[in-house]
Amino acid sequence: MRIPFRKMHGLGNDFVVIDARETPVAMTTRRAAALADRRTGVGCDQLIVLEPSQAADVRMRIFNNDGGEVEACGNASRAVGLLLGGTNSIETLGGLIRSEAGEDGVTVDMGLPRFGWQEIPLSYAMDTLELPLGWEELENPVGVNVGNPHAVFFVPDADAVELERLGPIIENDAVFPERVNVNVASVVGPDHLRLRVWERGAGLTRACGTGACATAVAAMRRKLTGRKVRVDLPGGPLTIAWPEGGSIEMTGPAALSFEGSFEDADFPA
Ligand SMILES: N[C@H](CCC[C@H](N)C(=O)O)C(=O)O
Repeated sequence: MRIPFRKMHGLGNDFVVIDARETPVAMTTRRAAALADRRTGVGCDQLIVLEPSQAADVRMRIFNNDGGEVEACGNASRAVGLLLGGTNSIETLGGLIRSEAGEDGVTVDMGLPRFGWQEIPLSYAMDTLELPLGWEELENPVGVNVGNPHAVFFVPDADAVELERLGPIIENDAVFPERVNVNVASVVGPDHLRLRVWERGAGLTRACGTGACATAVAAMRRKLTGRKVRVDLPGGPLTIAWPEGGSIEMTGPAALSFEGSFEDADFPA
């Protein structure tokens, strides 16, 4: 039996989206990793499975390239928002989010950021506004959870950091019991950031929506920017707004690349 999918992306962060709302599709770490594998599978940064939800218009399950199921994916939330059209509530492991498809892209209410050390989470109590940690030139990040865990490092030049070498070291450090997404950012202007991300379970990606949210919130907490910022990622810009005490709002593009299908038996669950 063939299972249809849509290949989509948000600023080059790409997804295989399976709509399992009508017909259930079994998904396991093994099957997700095989489908996400660019050498032998369809290939993507994250695999997205849409399922019926009791709490929202749709349930969005997110599997990283390594097959691990995670709580949030900002770029995929916009892709699903585009797919569904209009305004939708989306249930994720990281909480309930809301998408609104508009003329100039898709806006997603990503919910409230969390800053408690156990909410990041971290292995022991620390000041999450300036973690007393360092890996070579990457020091004292901000810890923030935007559904998923992020460490945000502010550096003079994000492009000069050897993120492909330092990223996996930090991602897998025991201080992050659920591993972590590693963000390296520079302040370009009063409301303008440059960001590169080593993603937990996916590595270097062209863009990371939750990374842009985490980095914008971290910059605002450190009073480096105003409450609405442009975040330039390698794949393009996102706009992030975070009103005092409110939820994070992310706006940016999403696109359908092509439609395809895979043979169920070729990817055992
Ligand atoms: N690697 C992330 C999930 C995908 C995040 C990224 N693709 C985004 O757009 O937010 C994690 O393990 O939490």
